[in-house]
Amino acid sequence: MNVVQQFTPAQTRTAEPNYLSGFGNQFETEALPGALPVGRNSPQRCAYGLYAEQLSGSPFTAPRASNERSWLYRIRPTVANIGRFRKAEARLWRSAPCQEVELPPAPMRWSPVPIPAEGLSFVEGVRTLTTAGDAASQAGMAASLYFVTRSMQDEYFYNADAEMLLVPQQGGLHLATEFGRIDIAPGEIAVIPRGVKLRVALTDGPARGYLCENYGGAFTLPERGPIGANCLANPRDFLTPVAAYEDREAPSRLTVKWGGALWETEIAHSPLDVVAWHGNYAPYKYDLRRYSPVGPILFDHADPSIFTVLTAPSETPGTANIDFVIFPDRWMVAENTFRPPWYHMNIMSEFMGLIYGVYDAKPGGGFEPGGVSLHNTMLPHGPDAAAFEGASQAELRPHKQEGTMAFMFETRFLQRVTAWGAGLPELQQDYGEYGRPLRRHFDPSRREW
Ligand SMILES: O=C(O)Cc1cc(O)ccc1O
Ligand SMILES: [Fe+2]
Repeated sequence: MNVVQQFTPAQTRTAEPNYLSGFGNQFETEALPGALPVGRNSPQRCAYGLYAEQLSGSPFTAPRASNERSWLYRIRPTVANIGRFRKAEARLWRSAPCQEVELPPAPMRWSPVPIPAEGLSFVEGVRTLTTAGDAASQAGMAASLYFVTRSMQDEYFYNADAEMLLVPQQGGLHLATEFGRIDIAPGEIAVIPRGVKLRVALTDGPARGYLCENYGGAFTLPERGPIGANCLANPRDFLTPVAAYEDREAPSRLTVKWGGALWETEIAHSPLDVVAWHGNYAPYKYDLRRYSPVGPILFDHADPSIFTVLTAPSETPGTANIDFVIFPDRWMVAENTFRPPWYHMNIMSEFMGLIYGVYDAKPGGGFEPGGVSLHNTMLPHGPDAAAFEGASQAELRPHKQEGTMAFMFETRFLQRVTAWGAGLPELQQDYGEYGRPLRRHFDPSRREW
């Protein structure tokens, strides 16, 4: 149960009754007493007639720090759910590699795409904007918008291609997963590991949000280096659900995203039948307003990596497959400093969304809650003319950025825009020229201006 109010600082207890607190812990939880075997994983007969099943999110031999697996004690093993799969309609959900259109290099931006009126479950309502890397090679990502107008009923889904990071922007979601139940609302995120089955239901009307599919190694917390043991995203604020199971025999459908395509099969019961589980491979949620930002307290504008909530590393140290970065409420206090983001070209590509409020690099309008900007590999970007003129002349009193939450999916890979994204009426045709109004200020005879 989520008792945190929308858009207000989160001041309730960390541990809520239906969640376990901590990041990457070895958790154990059971919905029936004694359902978890003690001191072993695979007893000859599991309690209550349950089946034991291991879900491995990393190779068996991964080093301890990145080794992820859980043991699930369930009414039926997953293999009992697998009949013959038929190809399902992927609609507008795309996977890398996907080169449907060729676009000239330019910054791109989309106004918010309205929630369609038609009935869309989560699986039907994912619409991909960008793909990067290669899902089958387990490198790269896809960034999509999701639109949900109906709850899944006797319908279940798992994503074999990716770990899923859900960023709600409008409306809450109830995620009934094999590991337990998670409620999220705008301001919160959820991470569903690769292979975890779930059913997505609405909680308060139609929902819209952002979906980042991580084809690579799992999201983890960034190192904090000299910052020390506290601040940024604190591990205790990550919440994993306690075990909760459905014992439901009813004609149902299981859809699987596998190899870049959707496949479906009929099953006769709910696969959310896990009565107890233990391990460190499990879904979790996090309230972004719990993030404790650290930044420049005297001068200059630090790199946005100081706002990294989660990072999905690649094999190259410091070169993330994906960094999930936020721009939350914070004080701007730097003296003699151009405070907004600096002008920038980046080897990493930057997909940005806005959950609520105004983003300080773009006060001139056009980047609205629910919208998207894409500053792709080595493409120039930075504050618009309004931001530059304002920030270069502003009196530098301490100033609080308030009521704002922008975020970035930043990846080492170039992001390819889908045909859907390229054809949207919400694509702002003139955004590529937003830098043109930046005036010349250079005057060799005047050092100060
Ligand atoms: O708006 C952006 O492009 C994101 C961003 C923010 C920031 O503070 C510094 C660099 C950067 O790329
Ligand atoms: Fe940038």
